[in-house]
Parts: sequence; structure tokens; C-alpha cells
Amino acid sequence: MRFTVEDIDTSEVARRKALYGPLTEVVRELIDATIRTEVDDDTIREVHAQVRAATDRLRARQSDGPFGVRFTNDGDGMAWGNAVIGLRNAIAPPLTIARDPDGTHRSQFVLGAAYEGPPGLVHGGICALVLDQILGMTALAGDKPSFTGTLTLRFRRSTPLGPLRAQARVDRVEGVKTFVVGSLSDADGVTVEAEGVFILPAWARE
Ligand SMILES: CCCCCCCC(=O)SCCNC(=O)CCNC(=O)[C@H](O)C(C)(C)COP(=O)(O)OP(=O)(O)OC[C@H]1O[C@@H](n2cnc3c(N)ncnc32)[C@H](O)[C@@H]1OP(=O)(O)O
Repeated sequence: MRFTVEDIDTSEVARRKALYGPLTEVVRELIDATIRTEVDDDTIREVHAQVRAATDRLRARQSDGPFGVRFTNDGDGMAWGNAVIGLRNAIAPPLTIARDPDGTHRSQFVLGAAYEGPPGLVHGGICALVLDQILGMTALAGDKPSFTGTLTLRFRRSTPLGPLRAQARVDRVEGVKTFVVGSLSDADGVTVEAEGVFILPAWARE
């Protein structure tokens, strides 16, 4: 499992954020544009060649596998490949998740065309993806890892593409298990309710 430490300071983290963040954002826009474009066939073929060339340039030097979850010496996490919050992951919406003083976690975000399931609606698996992340981050206590053991969703009504909110809070802790509840909402209220059991794995117990 790739939890690694990188010997870099905050200015280097800021430099990398400023470098990679805009690249990820333009690729995210490219995904949306690819779904929604109605330009002519020749333009599609030209853009295809340009994107192929850009991809080949990035591939000229790359890591062997996924990004992993990296930490600085100060313990700041860089989950930059994460599918929901990753700074370098263009398929991440991305979510910015804030923690209230009482431990509740919240996020406001927009899901566009790339997250469609039924027409105009968010794919159910994407709802699960977003809720797994926010419930999982809520379950974390200190530097202990916590893995989703069970995630239960109730889709109360369809979730429209567009602006959404998610929130989660710890319901209770029983030994190595943390029970978290949360929801996904649109402007009219809750669309999906979630309950999760997050577990401190045996290999991380003292
Ligand atoms: C930065 C934050 C990011 C958050 C990202 C979102 C979170 C994720 O996506 S995590 C990835 C998805 N999840 C996984 O891949 C987990 C795969 N499963 C595993 O690794 C293991 O089965 C794991 C860790 C869940 C449990 O294994 P292990 O540590 O051996 O547990 P074990 O010692 O047998 O059981 C401990 C307790 O948990 C319970 N338990 C075990 N598995 C489960 C489960 N799947 N669901 C509910 N309870 C469970 C047991 O009954 C036991 O309870 P009790 O203490 O009352 O007897």
C-alpha cells in the first residue's frame, strides 16, 4: 500500500499545486467538452491528434503506478490521485471537504455532464463515490487509517446534475469500528442517505 513521505516543504507543495492544479482543471474541462461538443468531424479529428500528442508528451516520464497517498514531513496529506478530492485527478469533481468544530464534515460542489447516469441525473455509483469519501474522511481519527467496511445507501429520490451538498458526522464508535451517517442534497433537500462502518484495519492496530 502506497503511503509514503516526501521530504518537501510548504513552498514546494504550493509550487506543485500551482503547476499541476491548472493542468488537471483544463483536462477536467476537456472531459466535459468531449461529451458536449457539436463541432464538425474534421475538428474532432484534429483535436484527437492534438490530445494524442499531449498525452504522449506527458507519458515521456511517469511513475510506475498510481500516485499513492503521500505526506510531507509535517504530516500534510497529498492524496492527489484520489478519485474524489485529488488535485491531479481530472475525474475527481473535485470536492473540497471542510470540517466543522463539532466534527461534522461538509462539502458544496457541482457535478456536471461527466457524472450522468439517467438523463440529467447523477449516476448512483457517483453518489456512492462522493458519500464514501466524505463519510470516510469523517471517520478518520488522528493519523490512523480507516477503511470502508460497509456502506449502505438509500436513494430517496433522483439527484439532479448541478450544484449539490454533502455532509457527514460520526454516529458512534465501537472499538475499531466507527459508524458514520451522512447525506447528499440538492436545493430541495436530501436525495441520498448514507450509513457507513469504517474499520481500523488489523495491520494498523497497536
Ligand atoms: C483520506 C480518506 C479517504 C477515504 C476514502 C474512502 C474510503 C475507501 O474507499 S476505503 C476502500 C474500500 N474499502 C476497502 O478496500 C476495505 C477492504 N476490506 C478490508 O481491508 C478489511 O476487510 C477490513 C479492514 C474492512 C476489516 O478487516 P480486519 O481489519 O481484518 O477486520 P477484523 O479484525 O476481521 O474485524 C474487526 C471488526 O470489524 C468488523 N468487520 C469486519 N469487516 C467488516 C465489514 N466489511 N463491514 C462491517 N464490519 C466489519 C468485524 O466484525 C469486527 O467487529 P468486532 O470488533 O465487533 O468483532
